[in-house]
Amino acid sequence: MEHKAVSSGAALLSALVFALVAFVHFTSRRNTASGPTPPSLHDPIPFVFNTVQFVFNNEKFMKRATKALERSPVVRFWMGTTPVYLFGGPKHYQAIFASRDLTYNGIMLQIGFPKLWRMTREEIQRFANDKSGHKETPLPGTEHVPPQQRYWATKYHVLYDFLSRKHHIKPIVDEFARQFSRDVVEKFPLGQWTTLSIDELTRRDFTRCAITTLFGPKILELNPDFLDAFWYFDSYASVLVYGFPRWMYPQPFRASDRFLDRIEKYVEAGLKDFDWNGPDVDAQWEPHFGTRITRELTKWLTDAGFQRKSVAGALGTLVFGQNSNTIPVVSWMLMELNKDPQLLSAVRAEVADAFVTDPLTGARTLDTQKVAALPLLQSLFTEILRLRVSMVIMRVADRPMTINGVDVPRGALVHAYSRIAQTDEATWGSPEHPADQFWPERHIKYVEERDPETGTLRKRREFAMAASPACFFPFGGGVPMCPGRHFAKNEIFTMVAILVDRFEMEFVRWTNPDGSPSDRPAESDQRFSGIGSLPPDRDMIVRWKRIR
Ligand code: HEM
Repeated sequence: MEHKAVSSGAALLSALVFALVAFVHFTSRRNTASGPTPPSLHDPIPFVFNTVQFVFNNEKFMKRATKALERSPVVRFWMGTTPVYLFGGPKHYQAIFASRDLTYNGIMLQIGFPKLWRMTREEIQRFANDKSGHKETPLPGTEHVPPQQRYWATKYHVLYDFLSRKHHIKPIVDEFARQFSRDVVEKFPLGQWTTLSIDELTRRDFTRCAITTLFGPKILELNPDFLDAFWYFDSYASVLVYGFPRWMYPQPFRASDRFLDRIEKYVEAGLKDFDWNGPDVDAQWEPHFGTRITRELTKWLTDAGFQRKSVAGALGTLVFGQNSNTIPVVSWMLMELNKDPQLLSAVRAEVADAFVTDPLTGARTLDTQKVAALPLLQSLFTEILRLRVSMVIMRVADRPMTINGVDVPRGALVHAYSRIAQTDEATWGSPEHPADQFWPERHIKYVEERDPETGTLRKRREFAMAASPACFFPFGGGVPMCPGRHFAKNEIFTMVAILVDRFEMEFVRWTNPDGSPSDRPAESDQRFSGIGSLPPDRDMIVRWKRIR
């Protein structure tokens, strides 16, 4: 496993610079708020300590934030020179996701575009100048903006239509199921036991299959070390996103350069070889770009004159969104199944109904829509997302505003933390199953019904989230909610269903990152706290036998 490298010298230097900048900024800033100011999160070195801890030791920061939110539903702290209002509780989460004055666009302008999409100032300014909104119809007063300058609307259309709409997603998921089945058949000889670690399988084979499905095979053919470059980048993602400028701390940017250089190569080849007037122009999948989302994103940004690096940055963010989050979730699901043979056989029995056997050829295929509705699998998935996803949801206040009586000045950041909401004891806990423990049936309700054939009473499982959905936001919420969430669920369910259906599995042992035996099971790797799914910090060795 890669490690997040943190240079203490860079952190210290950054801290001093921040202190100076924050002091100057703070003393010249007027707070426009008129109501009572929420309590501050203790900051032993004003403007510096919280910022540095948030970036470099987010787990500890989260623990302090959790304690502070137990005393007050909102607390304030500084991220460098910007005030942050951190909210807790369902009422506040709902207000944040529903607010029109709290924007995700501001986060893209400050962080997403410069750090991930790697846009130039001029390119970011184009988005900043566009006030016409994200909808198809421009906001009142902006009807004059030419369609090609409606950057937010185009971004929204490309990402959300091609990643979220059922008719675009279904063929991608079916393609993924086809490739995944083929890959496991090729890798594992029928009837033979093979010993392999979950980490090796998920971060190599499954990631390769996921990337080939979304981006087509060329990206890996042109770059044999693409997976290494991606996981190396992933290990630096949080410090890149929340961290410091390149001159202060260059390693995350170098990791990003290495990753994006490879995507640029793929973009160049695709633009050269794909026939933009040919029969594949509307295809849901073709071998140059893979899916439509990748092709449309490339075409939009290229036609609009964005530099190649920004095109690569947009695609790289998609690779990151796809794998950095789904791969740890699959790993956790496989680990839980291998830890608990009873759970494994219950899931196996449930999944069997989602396979269809062709009476003529005997071919067994997965009904990807049916599998997505299975109650136990949904409960298992929800429980993993609840416990293993740690997202900092961030919005910018576009104007001075009030959230449930709390004044928030213009330009302030508003934060909500998925992990705090999703592990709250009062919300999720039950006497036998505290909120911080994994319980695969937490989101199951048993319904009694009469068997139509035998007339006997039987219990049927139904999926029912254990608490208010307002306290569950692994995919964020409101307009910018993750566009890949349906794809993620389908992709993960497909992998798990095919594996439990085709394989016998046996737990062998836990291992440390260096391969030596571990004396404890995996826990969440908190180095990824605040940035997405938390991967397991230990690996599991499993014996696999393909039975069909
Ligand atoms: C378990 C899996 C996943 C989790 C937990 C997750 C979570 C999130 C979250 C929390 C956000 C920000 C939403 C907000 O601020 O309200 C986000 C954005 C995003 N996600 Fe996901 N995601 C997952 C899978 C995926 C997949 C599979 C893809 C693509 C195939 C994807 C693509 C994206 C993109 C492109 C954005 C940024 C959207 C924008 O710029 O407007 N995600 N995701």
